[in-house]
Amino acid sequence: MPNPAPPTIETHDLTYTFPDRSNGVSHISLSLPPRSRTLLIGANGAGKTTLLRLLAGKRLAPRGTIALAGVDPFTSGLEGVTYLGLEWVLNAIVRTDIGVDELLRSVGGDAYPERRDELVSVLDIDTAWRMHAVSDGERRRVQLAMGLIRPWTVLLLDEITVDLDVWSRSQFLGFLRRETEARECTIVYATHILDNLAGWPTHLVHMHLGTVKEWGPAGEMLKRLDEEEEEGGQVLGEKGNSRLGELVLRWLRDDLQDRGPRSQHKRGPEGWSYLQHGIGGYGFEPKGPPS
Ligand SMILES: Nc1ncnc2c1ncn2[C@@H]1O[C@H](COP(=O)(O)OP(=O)(O)OP(=O)(O)O)[C@@H](O)[C@H]1O
Repeated sequence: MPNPAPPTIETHDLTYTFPDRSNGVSHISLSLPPRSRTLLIGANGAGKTTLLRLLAGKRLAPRGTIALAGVDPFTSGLEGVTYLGLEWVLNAIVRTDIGVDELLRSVGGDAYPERRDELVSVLDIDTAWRMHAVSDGERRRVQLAMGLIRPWTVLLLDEITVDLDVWSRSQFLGFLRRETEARECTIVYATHILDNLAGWPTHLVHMHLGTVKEWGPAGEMLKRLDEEEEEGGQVLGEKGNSRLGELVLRWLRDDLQDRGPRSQHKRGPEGWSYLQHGIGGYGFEPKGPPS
């Protein structure tokens, strides 16, 4: 039997503290295999963007805590890593009077004509558009095509599909799935929008207060939800939620109960601390961060 391929994304006890000494992420150890599609799940402020930016090399992680395709990206470079997040979305060029063809060419479209044409088709882009005269969702589609033309080994997506209509987003997710099936590449995607994601993720990572509370193959986590519900746990959402939607609702409800109201705590270099007054009045039992 050949050895299994090494994980594409590995973190070892990754901890990051912001320059103002507040806690970014704490003790994160993950191992995501090649061709996996991971969803980062967590409430606002859970640390998803911080983790993605660390993986993307936008923030400097302690040496030896991150390995992408087996190498430390900070000593060996970040070739093949594409990060699409807020600063990329806000790039001013896509609001100027420039044509789509020209933009796609500027990011290597001519070097990858097949990928360019597939993305134009999947994202339903009119290459005659002028970028100052398109809608937000149309602009976002062009940006996605620009970001994805060059083949990547690791794709880090910080929710950038909010402006897409439901059909375009489902086509886009299908494209990403086909990528991981056709070649050795790996995706980590932070999102709050679970539409059309049932069956998409191979792995789930549940973040809370800068830590990873649980992670693993999506199938196993959803199976556990089924078992818990069979044992009498209630269904939280409206009927018709996907199992993934139910699982995420449950996680976020528990996280809120763990954390307590925002106004009652603050996060410092040692993690979260709770102020002394008033928490009980909200009916929460603050437990502090998970160990
Ligand atoms: N530059 C910074 N300096 C200090 N604290 C920061 C900084 N950037 C983010 N934070 C804090 O770190 C925590 C995690 O933020 P992060 O953006 O990673 O959360 P998130 O899970 O991506 O949230 P959302 O779902 O709202 O995008 C938040 O409490 C935030 O206030």
